[in-house]
This record gives sequence, structure tokens and C-alpha cells, in this order.
Amino acid sequence: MGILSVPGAALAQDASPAAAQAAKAQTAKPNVVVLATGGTIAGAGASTVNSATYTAAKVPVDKLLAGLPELAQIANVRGEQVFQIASESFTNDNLLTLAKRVSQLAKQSDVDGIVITHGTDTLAETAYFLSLTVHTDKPIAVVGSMRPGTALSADGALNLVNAVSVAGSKDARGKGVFVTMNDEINTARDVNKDINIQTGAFKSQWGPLGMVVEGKNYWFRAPVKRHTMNSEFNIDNIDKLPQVDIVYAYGSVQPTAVNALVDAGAKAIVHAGTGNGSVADRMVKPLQDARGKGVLIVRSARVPYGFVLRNAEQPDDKYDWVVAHDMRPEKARLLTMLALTKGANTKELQRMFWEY
Ligand SMILES: N[C@@H](CCC(=O)O)C(=O)O
Repeated sequence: MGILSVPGAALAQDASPAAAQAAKAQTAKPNVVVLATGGTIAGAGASTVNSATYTAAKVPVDKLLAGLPELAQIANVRGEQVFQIASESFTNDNLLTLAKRVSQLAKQSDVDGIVITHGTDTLAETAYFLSLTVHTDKPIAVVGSMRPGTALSADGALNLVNAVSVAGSKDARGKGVFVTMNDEINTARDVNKDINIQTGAFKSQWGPLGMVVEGKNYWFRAPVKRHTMNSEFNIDNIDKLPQVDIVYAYGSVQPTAVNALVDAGAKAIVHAGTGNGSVADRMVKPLQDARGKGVLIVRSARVPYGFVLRNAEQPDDKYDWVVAHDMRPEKARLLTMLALTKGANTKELQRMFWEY
């Protein structure tokens, strides 16, 4: 018998088995906070056939949660609207504000797990930033959707239910920050948005950690890289992030962007090179000159899979450059910013790219 159909007489008795059972079920459920930041998961289109034409960041978190009574069976859920933006407009300040709030909540004894709803465009960046900076063993699940809730076969509802389920589970503790979309549980470090128009958009080149199906987690692997509790970065001690920018490689590329960024005060430049992080001959000197002025140079690749080898393609030891290992340029930028908050030199930054 459901709690709502318990007769009034039974409710009036403090010690009735039904009331006691309901109270126990309430306390046994995990407490999960949903921090909403916008994106398609809070988007709305003009009609059900608008799967790609819609406005992101429209629906407030309370309305999102109220539309999903299923959540109450999994956890005691409450929402907070942190931002209401499309994620391509996320800034360093947004990252700091969000991570600090996540850290505060994670310290509360009445919070068991945290979900962040987010636009998918930079979702993987935010997830990685949280995994590098929030010291907690409580599960953090970052989630979005590829279709607005108004569309046919909208994916946000199940993605959000799965995120709450993962964030509330004991077996997810200590495994860091997750991206839970399309039934998969991916680790924040490895996952990226690889497709811009399908629901199976998020992929990790090293494979998902597991799957969440009907509220149960099925784990197949665990992250081996440093994250959350084992990170040397702590958002509680970071109030500002230095300027780090990305330079993209392509045929006929010229040093214009590198020079302009150095002049604009970049403290590090991530070079999104071709192939194995290769650098055009005419770009080598400008990058060396930038390094000579104290700017850190990180050699990454615009190729989505594989990884960049040190001293292959370019003599990194000789030039005092760093390689981004398997980090995509936009994630390499995050780790580099955090390294700079600690005054890291190239040796320390390289060590961080191997470890995180
Ligand atoms: N570009 C928007 C919508 C895309 C999405 O959430 O899937 C954003 O990242 O917030």
C-alpha cells in the first residue's frame, strides 16, 4: 500500500507499521542535490519534432524535478538553480562558482551525492574540472541531454533519473566524477562529446566505467588516474584562474594567434596540433619565443583519439615544452590553469599530465 493511500485512521497512530515503514523508507533514501546550470536538458522547442532547433536553458530546476515523480522513489532530491546558461558560454568564473558550491555541499552530512545538470557542449570540461578540484568521495554526476524535453524521444528525463541514481549510490563512492548519459557511466577525465546530433554523444576512448540500468549500477572498471580526494588541487583554495588559451593547427596556419595571445598576457598556450601533436615549421619559432618569455607551451592534438608522445614529432626536452598525453586541448587547458595556480614549472606540469 502506497503512503498516499494509507487510511486516515492509520496515519493518526504514531506507531502504525505503515507510517513507520514510510518514515524508514524516507530516511533510508539518499539525499541528492541537483545543481542546475542550463543547457538542452533545460531546453524547450516549439514542437515535438524540434530535436535540434530549440532554445537551451529555459526550464527552471524546480519544474524539471517536479516533472519527474520517479526521482522520489530513488532519493530525497532538492534542486538549486546555479546558472541558467548554454554551456558554450561557460567562463572560468562559472567553473569556480560551481565547483565551490559542489565542494560546500559535499561537506554537508545531509548530502550523499550531487548532480549537475549542464549543457552538453562543455559538459566534459566542467566534469573534469570538478574531478580535479573537489575533495570528496561522494559521487558527483554531471548530466545533460541531446534533445529538449519537448522533443519526441527526449533523453533528458532518463539521463537525469540515472544521474540521481548514480549520485545516490553507495557503490559509486570514491570513484570520482561521472558523466551519466545514454545509460553509460563515464569517468569525467576520459569522456568527451564526440557527436553533436545523436543521443549517444558522449564517449570515452578508454571505454565507460559501467552502465546504469533501471536504477542499478553495473561497474566494469574504475579510474586509475588521480581525482577528487587524491587531487593536489582544492577548489576551496582557488579564487582565480590564470589565462591559458588554445591555438589550433591547420594547413597554412600562421603565428598570428600565438603572438596575439602572448601579447594579451596568456600564461600558457595549448597547441592543438595535427596528427601526433605535430607543429608546422613556421610555428616552431613563435612557440619557442613564447616559451622564452615565460609562457608554458603544451603540445596536444586536434585528433580526438590516441595520445601525444613526448619528444616524438618535436624535441620537447630541448624546447622545454610539455605534452598533453591523451587530454584534448580544452581539457589540457583546465589542468594547465590549475597547475599554474600552484606555480608549476614545465617538469611539474608534465608530471601532472601523466598523473591526472
Ligand atoms: N549549446 C547548448 C545546448 C547543447 C546541449 O545542451 O546539448 C549547451 O551546451 O548548453
